[in-house]
Amino acid sequence: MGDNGKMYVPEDILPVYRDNVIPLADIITPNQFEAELLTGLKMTNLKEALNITEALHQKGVKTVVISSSELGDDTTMIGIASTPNECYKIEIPKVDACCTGTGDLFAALFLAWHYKTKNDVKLSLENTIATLQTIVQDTYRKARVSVTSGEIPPALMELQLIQNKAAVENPTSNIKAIKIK
Ligand SMILES: Nc1ncnc2c1ncn2[C@@H]1O[C@H](COP(=O)(O)OP(=O)(O)O)[C@@H](O)[C@H]1O
Ligand SMILES: Cc1ncc(COP(=O)(O)O)c(C=O)c1O
Repeated sequence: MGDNGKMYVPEDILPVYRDNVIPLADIITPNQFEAELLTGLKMTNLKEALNITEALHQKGVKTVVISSSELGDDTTMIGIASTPNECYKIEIPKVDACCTGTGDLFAALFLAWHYKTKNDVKLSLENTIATLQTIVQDTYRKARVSVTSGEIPPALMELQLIQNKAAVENPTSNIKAIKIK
């Protein structure tokens, strides 16, 4: 729907997502901006993040995953995966560039792992972030070869998906999700 305070879709679609589509969904993967729009609530700390995931569960969604939030620091973002019974957070190291398509990739990876692990949200979150880290870091490293300093143009941040097929199939990472509920 949007990111960084800006909607990609027309604003009058928001009530349709919020009131008609969300109650039909089993899994949703909004980023912070989208989760705030869908609930009308703000997320400035972990407690508020839990209020937001709870509000989305109340609408009937079994698995709510916040793909990224600004609850980390300058070097990390926080992801959250929640069911009515348990909730995990994960710290995601940031690269200093804007990525497009990462939200779509996150949703695809999480859905695949959720199915494959029979609804293990902790492992699904860890595997999803492991693959994304490999792809985002590889994309950034290759872009930095041609733009050695300053901002990287979005065209150079086209995700290196095919090149990292192995990281999609076999994600490896030491980043663990931490239980917060
Ligand atoms: N700048 C970044 N540095 C590192 N990882 C990133 C960055 N941007 C996105 N990602 C990865 O992509 C995932 C989804 O990103 P997010 O920003 O939530 O999606 P969207 O594009 O929908 O806003 C994050 O969980 C993270 O793993
Ligand atoms: C209009 C538009 N812009 C950008 C994106 C990329 O979004 P993201 O980076 O969240 O995957 C999408 C994704 O569907 C989109 O529809």
